[in-house]
Amino acid sequence: MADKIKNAKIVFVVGGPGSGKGTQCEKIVAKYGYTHLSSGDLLRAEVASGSDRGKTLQAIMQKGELVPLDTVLDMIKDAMIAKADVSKGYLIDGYPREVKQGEEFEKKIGAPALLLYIDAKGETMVKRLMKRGETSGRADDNEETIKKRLDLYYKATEPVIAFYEQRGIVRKINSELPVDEVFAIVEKAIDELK
Ligand SMILES: Nc1ncnc2c1ncn2[C@H]1C[C@H](O)[C@@H](COP(=O)(O)OP(=O)(O)O)O1
Ligand SMILES: [Mg+2]
Repeated sequence: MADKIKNAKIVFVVGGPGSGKGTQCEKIVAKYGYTHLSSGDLLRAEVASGSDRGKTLQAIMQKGELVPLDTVLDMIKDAMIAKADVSKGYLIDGYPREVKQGEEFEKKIGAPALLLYIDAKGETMVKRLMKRGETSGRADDNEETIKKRLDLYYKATEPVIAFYEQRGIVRKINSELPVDEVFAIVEKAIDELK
């Protein structure tokens, strides 16, 4: 039942590919005990399971495109419910990727209290992803797919930030800085929530 998570603290973590979302989420989990749900990780786990759904997803992700909304949202919701009894809050990482995804999330789950906008320059993101690609084994960490993911980010995801800015819940985080300095800014935003 979704009732269990209705009053949970929800934080959307939005930023381009390679901006440092996962890196910051890991640090938030360690300090605040939040549950980190990366939509990409959930999808990659489904691919790794070898299911039919996973095979369809893999083909889409390899092209750098967005997977169907209902699939991602159902996976996030199931994962949230599974952690409802132990979670101090939820970090929703890499979702919403487009405004429609945010609207559906709010209809089916609840409203975010905060949106962390992890902001880095395009060239920084490309550099970090190329480096990550040396060891990540991710099918989408290659030059051609990176370019498509960045284009899609600017087109579909930046409007998400504008959408939530109207509500005053966006905190822009300069992710060009070293990891610990970025986290110092993140901490301030999370502490404001209490
Ligand atoms: N502030 C920072 N300074 C330098 N490198 C960073 C950084 N934040 C993250 N990185 C590195 C770690 C990864 O190898 C790569 C991408 O980070 P990530 O957390 O996996 O990004 P995302 O989850 O947004 O795709 O960049
Ligand atoms: Mg990530």
